[in-house]
Amino acid sequence: MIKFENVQKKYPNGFVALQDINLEIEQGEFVAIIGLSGAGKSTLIRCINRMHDIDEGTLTVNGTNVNALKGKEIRDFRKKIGMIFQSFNLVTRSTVLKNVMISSVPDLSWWRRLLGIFPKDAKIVALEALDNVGILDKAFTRVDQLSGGQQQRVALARTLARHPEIILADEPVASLDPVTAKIVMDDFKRINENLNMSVLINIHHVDLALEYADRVIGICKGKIVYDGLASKVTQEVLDKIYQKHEKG
Ligand SMILES: Nc1ncnc2c1ncn2[C@@H]1O[C@H](COP(=O)(O)OP(=O)(O)OP(=O)(O)O)[C@@H](O)[C@H]1O
Repeated sequence: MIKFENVQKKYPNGFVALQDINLEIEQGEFVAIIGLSGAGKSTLIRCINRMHDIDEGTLTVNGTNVNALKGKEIRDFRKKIGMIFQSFNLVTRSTVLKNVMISSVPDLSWWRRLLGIFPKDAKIVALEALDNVGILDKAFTRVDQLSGGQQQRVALARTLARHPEIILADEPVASLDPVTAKIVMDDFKRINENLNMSVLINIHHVDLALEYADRVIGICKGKIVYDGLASKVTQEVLDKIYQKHEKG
């Protein structure tokens, strides 16, 4: 369970990006986080894997107090949380398989990494992950020969190969066309349902959020203004979430 209790996040310049956040997200939930640009969506998910520190309140993930972690504890903790970005973050001149394997054996020595010598079980795990996102046939293709949608699926496979409990995705389909975006969202949904991984997605496409997520969290100016079933999101709720910032 991911639990926020009265969490506040203030950036070093004094800007308060999150205020009084209270949330409980159970293992296996599929949650979409929506809100205007600058509302605090990225900040919220980046606090969960300690890319950002919080200033007030408590944030726990499966009982671990995230802000109390130090050094190696943070690195070990992050192994349980996959992070997907809009920009894929792949090594484009390497093959798909190598990109996925590098992630599944993060402690591999530098010379094995350089020579591309990976343990056999890492290869099996990587191939399984590629199969899970439907691009097993691309395993030996160089990443720069793939479309954006295929690259995002490689990024998802790379995350899956680490067997995380939680997947955080920051605008994962923002740069994809509508058809490809749905294919990638289907992958997230399948992984969520079949592997019981929690999925938290920041997303600008409200239609996709409502179609795929079970639960929607609406953020406006750093505060949660809606937290409930996707099926209960009305136009009134959307107006509240997407109210213009200057309205105060
Ligand atoms: N390092 C920083 N220092 C100061 N303010 C920041 C910093 N990073 C983000 N902010 C501010 O915090 C607020 C929330 O930013 P955040 O990136 O979480 O928004 P978002 O909802 O994810 O937006 P977008 O949809 O555009 O990605 C914004 O007003 C932003 O300008």
